[in-house]
Amino acid sequence: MITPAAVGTADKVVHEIRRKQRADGPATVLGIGTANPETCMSQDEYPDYYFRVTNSEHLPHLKDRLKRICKKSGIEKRFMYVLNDEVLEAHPEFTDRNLPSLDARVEITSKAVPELAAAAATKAIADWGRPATDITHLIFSTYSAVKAPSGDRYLASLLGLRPTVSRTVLSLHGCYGGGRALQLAKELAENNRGARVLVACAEMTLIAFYGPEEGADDTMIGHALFGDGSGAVIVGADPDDAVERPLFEMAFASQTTVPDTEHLITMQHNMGGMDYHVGSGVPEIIGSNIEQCLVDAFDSIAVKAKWNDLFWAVHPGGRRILDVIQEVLGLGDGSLAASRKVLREFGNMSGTTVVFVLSELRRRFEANGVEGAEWGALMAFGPGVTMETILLRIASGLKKN
Ligand SMILES: CC(C)(COP(=O)(O)OP(=O)(O)OC[C@H]1O[C@@H](n2cnc3c(N)ncnc32)[C@H](O)[C@@H]1OP(=O)(O)O)[C@@H](O)C(=O)NCCC(=O)NCCSC(=O)/C=C/c1ccc(O)cc1
Repeated sequence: MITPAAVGTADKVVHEIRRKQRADGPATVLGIGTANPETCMSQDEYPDYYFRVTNSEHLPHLKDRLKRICKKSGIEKRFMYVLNDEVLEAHPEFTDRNLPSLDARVEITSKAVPELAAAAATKAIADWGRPATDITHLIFSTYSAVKAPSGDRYLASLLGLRPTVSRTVLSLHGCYGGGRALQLAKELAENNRGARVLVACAEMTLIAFYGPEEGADDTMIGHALFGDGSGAVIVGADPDDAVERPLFEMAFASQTTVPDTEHLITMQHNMGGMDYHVGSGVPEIIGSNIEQCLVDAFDSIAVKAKWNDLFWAVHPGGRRILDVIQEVLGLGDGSLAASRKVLREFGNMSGTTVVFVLSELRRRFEANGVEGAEWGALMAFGPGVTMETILLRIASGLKKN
């Protein structure tokens, strides 16, 4: 017969096993790296390039529209793999979404996307300062390379990760992919003592590059805003101060789905690549919901926050998204400077972009010091409409600067 005392002892043993498996402190950003394809184009030149290579000069009104959107985009340049002339010379079918081309696109991206991710991850690992074989978990997020075995396997082999690394792929989360991946990394790091999680996000617009069509407004907006890039972050708890440099603690993370908005941002593979839709009300929907996400998040950790005292890592989905957020939260002009700079220099690289913003914030804190800064908010938005919120706190490695 099992006595209550024996049950009590067993419970204590299980409790102790669970306690020992978990980290003591919060998940912390320990390294960041970013990378882009070699080819870059100024936003001013893009409409001429795009209409020339897609043989669309017979649609001048659409070209004018693209020019208008480019001018208002807040973007100065973007990096894109597809700008490499050889790609379109070898695959003229990529310029027409009505021609079958998904196989050829996936063939290219299933190699090129993990390779771009490896470039960013190599920098993040060097920044972290420990060997790649110390990585215990890999989270790879992309919408651009859907295939199995998927890019995480290739990425792990490019980086020389250990065969027992625990891999997860996030696919088609679009612009909130980076936020989602970081939240999962937080859960893994806090629930597995000693875990070191590599988050790698990489996006290539090649999967959705094609010529303009009458009435297809989304094509214009996508080709005006989206760029290619990769961002990687090492996340772990209880840092070893002798070799690791804690940058940002991740104090709290949540996800909110805005009801009745599933039609607003969509992505779907088809025989000619990937179709997408970006509804016109997206900035306003985000603007109407962002404050509640922040209030709920800060209430959860019982911190009274003033929006203008925070540092901000907001996904720059488009210039207007940043304008609306700044207005509804009553933020001062410089608050979203890191997001605006990333938008200006790289465009919207979907889920990857928020890692670039985090990297830019870190650069600013290292250059100017952290005085007056303690709490910050990382926010990312995408299909759903889904809003990711992560509350950040400046960690000791940035304070030492
Ligand atoms: C820079 C914009 C596009 C324009 O600036 P504006 O201050 O609003 O200027 P206007 O009001 O004068 O609009 C300029 C033109 O843009 C058009 N426009 C204004 N939003 C729209 C609109 N959603 N649709 C299609 N025309 C529009 C607008 O109709 C107008 O056309 P036109 O009258 O012919 O000059 C601005 O509206 C803006 O930042 N919008 C936010 C874009 C946005 O929602 N981004 C978040 C979602 S992105 C996402 O989920 C990514 C998915 C993805 C998918 C595929 C990939 O490869 C990669 C990623």
